[in-house]
Amino acid sequence: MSADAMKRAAAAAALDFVEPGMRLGLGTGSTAAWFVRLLAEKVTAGLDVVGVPTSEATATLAREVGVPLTSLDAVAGLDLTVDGADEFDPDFNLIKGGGGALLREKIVAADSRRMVVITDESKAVARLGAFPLPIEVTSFGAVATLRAIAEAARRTGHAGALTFRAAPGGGRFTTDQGNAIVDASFRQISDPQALADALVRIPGVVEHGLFIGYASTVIVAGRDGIRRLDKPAN
Ligand SMILES: O=C(CO)[C@H](O)[C@H](O)COP(=O)(O)O
Repeated sequence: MSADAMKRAAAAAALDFVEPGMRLGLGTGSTAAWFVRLLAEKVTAGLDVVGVPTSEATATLAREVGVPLTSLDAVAGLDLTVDGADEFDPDFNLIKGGGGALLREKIVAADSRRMVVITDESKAVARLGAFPLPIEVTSFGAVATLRAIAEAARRTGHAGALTFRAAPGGGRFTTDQGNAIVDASFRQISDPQALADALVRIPGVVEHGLFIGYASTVIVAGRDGIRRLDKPAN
């Protein structure tokens, strides 16, 4: 199975969680895009659902393929969010934000009763950090914020190169909210919770890509088929 076929297979498996009348969070990225396309086929066949997109890119795709959209403010919470991830660990912690949509993704996931993550086997890690951690920062004072991130990382036992993400056309990448992204190459995140707690205390940090306690199910597509991992109830 090609990498793209695995993404499609994971997205197709997530359709099993969708029920008529649901309000859905629609993730961002190439795997989540497959979910939006496959969901559109169900909508065309009569499924009644409404989606809240986590990025302008996902909103554009959903409109193109015919998935009805609403906003988070127009509904009283979401039933289910289906989104991709850059990494997941055995405790269902995630790194997200490779596509730069981490802020809206986290807001939407936080307002959902359930988050199903669609991935392939390349995203499974014993410990988070091989994928650079995206940290969304305000443009104002971005360099000072980067220094504060380095200090917070040091205090919590993490170190590595911190770089502003570049836009494809040059200059700094900006998110849908007009913020910058710092990509933090920590390689090994030994204490995700301590790092997350330290990052949110920095004034210029808008949000970080550590998703701790959000995912309840991870669907993993591999060359041998689909595996579904369910987080044990507390
Ligand atoms: O967090 C994300 C976007 O901000 C994506 O879910 C993550 O980057 C995975 O993307 P893909 O499915 O293309 O590998």
